[in-house]
Amino acid sequence: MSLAAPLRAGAAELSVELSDGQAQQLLDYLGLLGKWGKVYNLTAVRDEQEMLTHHLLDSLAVIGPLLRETARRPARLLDVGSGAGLPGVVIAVCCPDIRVDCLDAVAKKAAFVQQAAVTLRLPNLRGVHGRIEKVEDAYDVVSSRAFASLQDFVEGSRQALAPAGIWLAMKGKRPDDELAALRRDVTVFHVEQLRVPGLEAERCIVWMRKAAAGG
Ligand SMILES: C[S@@+](CC[C@H](N)C(=O)[O-])C[C@H]1O[C@@H](n2cnc3c(N)ncnc32)[C@H](O)[C@@H]1O
Repeated sequence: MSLAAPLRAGAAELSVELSDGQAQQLLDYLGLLGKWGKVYNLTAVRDEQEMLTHHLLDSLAVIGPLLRETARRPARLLDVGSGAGLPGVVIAVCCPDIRVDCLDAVAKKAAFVQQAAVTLRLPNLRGVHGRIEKVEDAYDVVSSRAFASLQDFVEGSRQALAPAGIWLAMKGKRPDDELAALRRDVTVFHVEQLRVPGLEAERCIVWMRKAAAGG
């Protein structure tokens, strides 16, 4: 079955405008995931339809909120523990003004994303091999999905976030325990509920920034 129609329908439901070229890039990315996912053990999800909802549409759900928070201005984003490039690759496809670095501690995963950047012709995407604790660049947005607890995520990536930058943590159900465990040097400014087309599970984004000194 062609995945083009359900992708279009899902994007429309999320109010994400996709050009024909972007829709094709997303489908080609799914193709790469399907082809190399098993060889490199990139993702546990193997069925194409499931990859569409669990990976593509799940990641597409953050595009509108991200464009709102960056006010559609050019930005640099670091996707931490990006694995096969989720959500980083989807962000790079949908937001050409955002330069996306997908970071992973496993070399073959970073290499897969780098190859995807070449194959999909995405000049704003890079696959970077390394550990977050060692990153020295400063990014406007630091994102993660299925990476770590909120406290471990912000603690590990604090030095990689520009002073006025924001953290975007993709989570399932509102993580009340993790929110309560956050230290006071972090401000949660929004817990945003998401609805992912075709996915019954609860999803949310936890938006955070560095707390003002003394806060
Ligand atoms: C569960 S996977 C999630 C992958 C992807 N974000 C997704 O949603 O499918 C977590 C990833 O984090 C990477 N990772 C773990 N610790 C890391 C660290 N300290 N720095 C960078 N990447 C790390 C792992 O190699 C793994 O690929």
